[in-house]
Amino acid sequence: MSLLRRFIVLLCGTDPGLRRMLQYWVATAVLYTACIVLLLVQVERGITAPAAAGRLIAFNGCGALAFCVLVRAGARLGLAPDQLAVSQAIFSLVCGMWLYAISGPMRAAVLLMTVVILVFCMFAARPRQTMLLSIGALVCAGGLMWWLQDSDPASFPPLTEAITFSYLASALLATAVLSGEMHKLRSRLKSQRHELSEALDTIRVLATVDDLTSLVNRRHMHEVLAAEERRQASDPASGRPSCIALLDIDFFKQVNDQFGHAVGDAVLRGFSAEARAALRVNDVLARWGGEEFLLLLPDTAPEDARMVLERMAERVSVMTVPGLNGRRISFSAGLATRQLGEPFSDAIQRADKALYQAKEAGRDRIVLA
Ligand SMILES: Nc1nc2c(ncn2[C@@H]2O[C@H](COP(=O)(O)OP(=O)(O)OP(=O)(O)O)[C@@H](O)[C@H]2O)c(=O)[nH]1
Repeated sequence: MSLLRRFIVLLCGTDPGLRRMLQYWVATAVLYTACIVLLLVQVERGITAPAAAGRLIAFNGCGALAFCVLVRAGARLGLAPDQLAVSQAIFSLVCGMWLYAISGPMRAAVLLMTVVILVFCMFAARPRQTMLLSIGALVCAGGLMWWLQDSDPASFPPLTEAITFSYLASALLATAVLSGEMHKLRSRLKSQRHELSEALDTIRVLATVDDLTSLVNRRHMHEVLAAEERRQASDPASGRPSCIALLDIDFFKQVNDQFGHAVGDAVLRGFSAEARAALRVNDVLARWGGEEFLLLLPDTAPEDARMVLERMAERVSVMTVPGLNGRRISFSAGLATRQLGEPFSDAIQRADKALYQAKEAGRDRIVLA
């Protein structure tokens, strides 16, 4: 990891939620900085008293730093993101009101910031919280304007304050309603994303797993074999020959004809479960078609592969399938070794021939190609 990346991880962590909160904090800090610059212009032009501006800048700076620490350590302190967003919004609203009181003739423009603060809440707080914040901001602004026009009517004419308040009320209520709509839109998007990812999981399973037996299907087995070829080609020195076996259940047509298709399906399921239970971790068994199965045994010598198949045959021969009236199930197998660098399709062809020989020789046996 590069030094810069390590520094960013130290600063912002790795959790995407935390990073998003910190991005909001940076956006807020940029807004605070813009307001401070404008306030300094007001001081320079004699609109705002330097002492009053200094106190607000100090309060704002300390608060912004404190929130940066709180956002970074929020998870450890057990603070929920929406709690942090609401606290930050309250702090910003207090700063906004304060700025209003000391901005003289520029004060109406300052109220734009109140709307911006509530727009921020759309992304981090719940609609109910945004609505309560809007109402709280209105009550505080109303109280402040009342107090200002009452204590200094020359600087804060009552009519001007009343009309300014009305504009603010309309803007804040509209913002709160929009916030609710935005929240609904976001919730809908979130649930659609969830549904999409579930659908994608289902498609992935359907594309790789056989419906009846839950084994790897033929399509996916081709991918497994190609991946195995690539793996061995990339490291030929450490590679050992693999084995491929084609398995076919004996007299399966009779099972269907005598006991019905449903029992035949149950035999296929039972066979698959028993066969899989006899495999090792890296072996892959696929349903190759009908009652035929393909087994890949990576890095395996033929004698070890034969042992796996014999273990499988033992398990299958003693399995019980409801409706089969105790009939014993067996399979024939053709086993082939895949030499390093050889395409699997060639080994499968040899295994197929060996399977044919096994059937010809009386079934219920393993023939090595
Ligand atoms: N129940 C059921 N039967 C299937 C399925 N797929 C294929 N079959 C049946 O499997 C039978 C395969 O029969 P055959 O190819 O003649 O083979 P067999 O009777 O096993 O004879 P041998 O292979 O020579 O021992 C056919 O009757 C197919 O209809 C399936 O998904 N479910």
